Amino acid sequence: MNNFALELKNIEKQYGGVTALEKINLQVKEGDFFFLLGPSGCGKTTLLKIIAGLEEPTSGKVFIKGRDETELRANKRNTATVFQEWALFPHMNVYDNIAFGMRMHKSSKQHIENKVNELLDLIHMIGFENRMAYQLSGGQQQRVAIARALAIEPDILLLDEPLSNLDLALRQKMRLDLINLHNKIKKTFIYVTHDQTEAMTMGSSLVVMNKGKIEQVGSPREIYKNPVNDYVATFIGETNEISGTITEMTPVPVLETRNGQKIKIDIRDSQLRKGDKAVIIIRPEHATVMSENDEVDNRFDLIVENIAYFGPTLRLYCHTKQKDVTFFVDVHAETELASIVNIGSSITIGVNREYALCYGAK
Ligand SMILES: Nc1ncnc2c1ncn2[C@@H]1O[C@H](COP(=O)(O)OP(=O)(O)OP(=O)(O)O)[C@@H](O)[C@H]1O
Repeated sequence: MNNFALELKNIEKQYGGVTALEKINLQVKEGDFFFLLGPSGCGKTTLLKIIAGLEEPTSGKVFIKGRDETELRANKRNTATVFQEWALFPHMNVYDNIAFGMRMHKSSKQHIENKVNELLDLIHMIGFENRMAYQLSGGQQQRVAIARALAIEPDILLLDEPLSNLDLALRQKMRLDLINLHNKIKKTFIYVTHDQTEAMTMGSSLVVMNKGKIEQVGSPREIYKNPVNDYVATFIGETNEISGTITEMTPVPVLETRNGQKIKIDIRDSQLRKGDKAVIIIRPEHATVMSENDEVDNRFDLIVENIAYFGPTLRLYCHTKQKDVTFFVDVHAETELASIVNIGSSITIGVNREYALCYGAK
């Protein structure tokens, strides 16, 4: 026996001619707040449904708490799912909505009462038990949907974009509420989203998916700092991208742009060889505006094309004279530079080699 709440082995899913999932291998630890992240159509919901037993995989195995449950239908699995459209029973009150699953499981009246009260407390909705579902706000409905799912004490709580119907302010509040809820009950949560911020700020682990495949699994920090490829790097967080050809491998690898600028790079793709086309990924926070005498591995002489005001920072959108490199960089709004920079200004940006992550071109 292992201590994985969930293990997926070689999951594949075909819909007619469409391959929705390919060779999915994944392990989720007990108590993890685990995110499936990727763009629309990458297969997240299909994977969640396979975990829930709402879809059958074409091949592969689903283990829940070490048991092979591939053949079990959803109602026989000890998982619960909260969908985007929370689907409360509109003409039932909050109490009956939360009690529904327990009544189906023929739990005792006393157990149901205790559990509903415990859950109402957990979602901060004591006093709302007689309110009809249709009389609740979006955020309240969402919390009741989560309480209803937790009432049957699932081994895993599955959440499919549960906050996407809420406005931004409420979504941000609910993110914190969900983190607190998870910290309190320490159950395994698996959460589907296409929103990087949600996955990065809430998850203890996440998997980045692309076209039915897993690109990378890790903690938000690992994935942000060490993306395995440029797809992950650009999907997670903001990046500047510079294309060119690798012209040196030793002693220090160098990429040359179309107009001959040589950039010292950190090669992140072991397949890369001299002469290959490649792309460098630089996060804006790793680029600094330089004075003449500052030491740095790479300097870019740029012209400011646009300036966006973000309160504490200004974002400068720049390009080289030949426009073979475009770049954006953030500067603190209260600096001298910020007070004098204008559209058309010349600036020099420095980037050290360790932050010029180089991958093969697509
Ligand atoms: N029942 C189905 N029949 C045929 N194709 C399907 C079916 N369900 C999903 N697909 C296809 O499988 C792929 C993955 O879909 P899925 O809904 O899992 O993606 P997703 O990442 O959850 O996207 P979104 O964020 O838009 O919900 C898509 O190409 C989709 O069109």
